[in-house]
Amino acid sequence: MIGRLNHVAIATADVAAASKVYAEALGAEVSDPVDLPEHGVRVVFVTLPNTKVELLEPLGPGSPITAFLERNPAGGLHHVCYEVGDIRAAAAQLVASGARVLGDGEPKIGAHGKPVLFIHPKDMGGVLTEIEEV
Ligand SMILES: CC[C@H](C(=O)O)C(=O)SCCNC(=O)CCNC(=O)[C@H](O)C(C)(C)COP(=O)(O)OP(=O)(O)OC[C@H]1O[C@@H](n2cnc3c(N)ncnc32)[C@H](O)[C@@H]1OP(=O)(O)O
Ligand SMILES: [Co+2]
Repeated sequence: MIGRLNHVAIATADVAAASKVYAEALGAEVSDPVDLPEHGVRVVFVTLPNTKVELLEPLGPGSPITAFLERNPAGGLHHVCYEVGDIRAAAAQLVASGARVLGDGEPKIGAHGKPVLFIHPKDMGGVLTEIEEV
């Protein structure tokens, strides 16, 4: 069921500042910031040879990452995203194993234009986990 690691997400108070390290110190390919109001984040994508880093900054009052940054003012690892072939089947299998799917359980279109869902960190060894249908 589980496929490639699609991305590792890092929450930060300032994606523009955070992305400079990847672009300048590490010579990575870095996108311009992209606002995703439907997800309450501003995102910068760092493209690596085998996966992506997703830099996330809160966007708007109800951002789902605001509380995380209050707990972690310097920023930090926020979530991982795995690719799956059938997101509804994957979610059903996770729920059957006792994991909680966040939100209303309906896949939403994520930053890469594909359906995504999030699984509660407490049910994934303390790691907020996103699945993306590819
Ligand atoms: C979809 C667009 C883009 C993409 O890739 O396509 C994105 O990835 S957008 C990413 C931003 N969106 C989300 O993260 C949506 C899912 N997240 C949520 O619904 C919340 O962040 C939630 C419910 C995971 C956490 O909410 P909150 O921070 O308000 O804290 P809670 O008090 O509800 O947390 C309960 C419990 O979980 C711990 N926690 C919270 N966030 C994380 C985390 N990122 N990793 C690990 N653990 C986390 C928190 O500390 C609490 O633990 P406790 O021991 O009870 O204190
Ligand atoms: Co993500």
